[in-house]
Amino acid sequence: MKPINVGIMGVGTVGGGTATVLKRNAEEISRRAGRAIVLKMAANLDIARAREIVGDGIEIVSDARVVATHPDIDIVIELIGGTGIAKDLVLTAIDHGKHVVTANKKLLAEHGNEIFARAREKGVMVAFEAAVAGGIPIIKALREGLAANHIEWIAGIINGTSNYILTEMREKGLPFADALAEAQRLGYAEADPTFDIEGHDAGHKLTIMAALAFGIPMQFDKCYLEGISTLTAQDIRYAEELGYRVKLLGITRRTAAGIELRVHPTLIPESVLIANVNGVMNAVLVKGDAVGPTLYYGAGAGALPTASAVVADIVDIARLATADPEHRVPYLAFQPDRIADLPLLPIEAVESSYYLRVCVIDKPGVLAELTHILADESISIEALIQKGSERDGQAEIVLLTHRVVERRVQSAIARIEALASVTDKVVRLRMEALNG
Ligand SMILES: NC(=O)c1ccc[n+]([C@@H]2O[C@H](COP(=O)([O-])OP(=O)(O)OC[C@H]3O[C@@H](n4cnc5c(N)ncnc54)[C@H](O)[C@@H]3O)[C@@H](O)[C@H]2O)c1
Ligand SMILES: N[C@@H](CCO)C(=O)O
Ligand code: NA
Repeated sequence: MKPINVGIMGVGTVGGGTATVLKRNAEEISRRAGRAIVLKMAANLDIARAREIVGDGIEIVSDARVVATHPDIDIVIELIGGTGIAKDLVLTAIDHGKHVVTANKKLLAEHGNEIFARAREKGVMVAFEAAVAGGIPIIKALREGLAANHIEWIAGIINGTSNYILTEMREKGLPFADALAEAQRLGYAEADPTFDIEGHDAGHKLTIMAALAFGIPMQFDKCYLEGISTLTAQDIRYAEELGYRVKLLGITRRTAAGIELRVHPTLIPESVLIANVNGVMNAVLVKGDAVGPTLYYGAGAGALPTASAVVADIVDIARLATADPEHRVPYLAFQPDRIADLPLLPIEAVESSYYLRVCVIDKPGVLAELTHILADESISIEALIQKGSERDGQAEIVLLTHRVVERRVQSAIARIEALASVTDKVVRLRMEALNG
C-alpha cells in the first residue's frame, strides 16, 4: 500500500518525541499500520532547533500553514498548543481534506464541538488520544472498550504537573515553586503553568472524558475548577493523620439531577490504589454498570509517553483512512445525531464529603457552637480532632463530614465564620471514597 505522509506542526516536547518514536519504531509501526508512515514535513518557529530534533531528510518550514495545506500531506499533527493559531491551523487542515491528530486538550474542550462538526462535514478524522492522560489509552478505552456500559462516574489524576508537585512536596519536602520549576524542566508543564496548577488542564481533559462517557457536547465553561496553589502543607499532614492522601482529581458523575463536572484537591483514603499514584503518573478510574470499576495507569506527560499516544492515533488513521466515514468509530463515542443535552450541575448542587479546618479561640463552648451549626444544616460528622495551634490561646478543629450537598456546607461555613470565637477563614476540602 502507498505510504501515509504526515506533517508535524510544532516540534517541541511532544513534536520531538513523536519524530523520535516514528523513526525508532518505523518497522513495527508499518507492520501494524499495513503501510509505511513517513514523516515528510515539520513546521516550527525555530527551524534550526527543529532540524536538530528531527534530523536530515525532512523538510522544515517556519510557516505551519504550509504543512496544513500541503497536497502531499495526508495527516497533520498539531502539537503547537493553545486556541489561537492552533485552531486556525486545525480547521485549515480539515478544510484541505487532511486527517488531524492533536494533543491539544484546551483546543478540543473549548472548540471541539465546532472542530468535530467541521471534520464530519469534510469526511476526515480528528484523533486525540494524547490529549487526555498522555500515554494512557483512555480515549480508546472509553470510546471502544467500555462501549457496552452505562458509565456512572470517572475520577482521575489527570494533570501530571500537579501530581508531580504534590508528590515532591510530600516525599521530599520541596517548596511548591521548586517542584513546579522541576516539572517545567522535565517538559511536563503547559506553556503557561497556571493551567496546570489551577486545574484548567485537568478540566479540559475531564470535559473531553465526560463527553465520551455520557454522550454530551464539550462544555468546559461549566466545569468547576479549583487548583492546588492554595493547598497548605498543614492540611496535607492532617489529612494523612486521618488516613487520607490529597490528590488533584477530575471527577465527573451522572446523577438523577444531572452531570457533575469538577476539578479540585480531594482527600481520598490512602488504601485505594489511586492514592499511591505519584510523580508525573496519571490514573483514571472509570465505573461502568456492567464492568464495575476499572483503572488505567501510566505516564500522563512527557515527550515519549505522549508521543506513544500520538503515533497510535496515526496508526489508527492509516488503518481506517480508506474506510467509508460511516463505518468509523464516532469521534465522541456516540453517534453525532444521538448526543444528549443532559444538564451539568453547578458545584452548589454536588454531593460530597468534606474536610473542614476551623481556627478557634480555645475556650469552653466553642465546639458546641460548631456542632450546633452543622446539626442545624443536617451535616453529620464522621470524625473530629482538635489540634493545638502555634498561636497562643487558639486551637484548630478538624472535622470530616458524611456526604451532603455542597450548598449546605457553604451555608454552614458562612455561619461558622461569623462566630466571634472563630479567628480565620474555614479551610474546606472535598473528600471522596471512590468505591460507589
Ligand atoms: N508536554 C507534554 O507532556 C504534553 C502532554 C500531552 C499533551 N500536550 C499538549 O501538546 C501540545 C504541545 O505541547 P509541548 O509540551 O510539546 O509544547 P512545546 O512548547 O514544547 O512545543 C510547542 C512547539 O510549537 C512551536 N510553535 C509555536 N507556535 C508555532 C507556530 N505558529 N508555528 C510553528 N510552530 C510553532 C514552538 O516553537 C514549540 O517548538 C500542547 O497542546 C500540550 O497541551 C503536552
Ligand atoms: N501539562 C500537562 C501535560 C499532559 O497533558 C500535565 O502536566 O499533565
Ligand atoms: Na491518552
